[in-house]
Amino acid sequence: MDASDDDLAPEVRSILDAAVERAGDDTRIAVDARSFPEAVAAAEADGRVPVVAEIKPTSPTTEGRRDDDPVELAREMVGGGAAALSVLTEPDFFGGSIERLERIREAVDVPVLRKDFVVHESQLDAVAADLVLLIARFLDAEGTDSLSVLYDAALDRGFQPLVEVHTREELERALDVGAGMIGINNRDLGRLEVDLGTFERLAPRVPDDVTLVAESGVATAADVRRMREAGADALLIGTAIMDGDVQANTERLTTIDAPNAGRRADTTTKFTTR
Ligand SMILES: O=C(O)c1ccccc1NCC(=O)[C@H](O)[C@H](O)COP(=O)(O)O
Repeated sequence: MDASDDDLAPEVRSILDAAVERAGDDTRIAVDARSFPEAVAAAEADGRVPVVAEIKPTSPTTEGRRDDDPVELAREMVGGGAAALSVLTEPDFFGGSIERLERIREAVDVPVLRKDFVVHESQLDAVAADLVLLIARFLDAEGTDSLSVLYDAALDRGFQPLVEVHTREELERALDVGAGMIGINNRDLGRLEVDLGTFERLAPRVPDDVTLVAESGVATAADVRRMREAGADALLIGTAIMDGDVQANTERLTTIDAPNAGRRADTTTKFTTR
């Protein structure tokens, strides 16, 4: 990606332009993070599919907007068996906020991922979270910090960085910075098309000691089995959980008989600087 990347859907171009301009915080944050690998292992031991349930009020590909109390939604997701939560903090296109994440993290005891388009180091300081998403496609570009700088900056603050990739080249960059947690996004952020085959193609290239998350487009029992069969340690699910009864949806997706049949993450992975 660079400033002239015309391969992006117009919505994503706007999201990114807004992200580049968004102010961070002047005060460096220090996080005492809840371990995501341990939460994944605990779900497995309990016979649940490890699901990161996403509080996603709206998005460029969602019709309408859900304005229920986000803390109540978070509690319902945990009640339904979610191993962790993902909370959008992007305000303009996803209806998220920093304040929501703070309230949710206070209300639950599972790890919480900050889901946003973080492109500058100071933006990490906006709010504490257990995990922070770093989207490889949007980094190492004009107007953004490098993945390497942001990865180390996140670790230094105590975050567990989840590096999101969609292509082989992005995966190589994630591995080059030593990422201990990688999310393979089935949604192409250029065109906003979803293809579960993306995860299947890239997962075999991920070392076993990386905690591997399948992101986007997972809605049915068949999808859950397919991603687990391909080696997903955890699944990040937004739309299929937000559409209807959140607790029932989470329970349905966490109680499918779908053991990780591919690779196994070393759930003791520690996050160290390179
Ligand atoms: O979901 C969108 O419409 C979207 C549009 C533009 C950039 C990113 C977008 N989504 C980010 C995500 O990664 C998803 O929210 C997440 O993986 C959950 O996906 P899903 O289960 O398909 O809602």
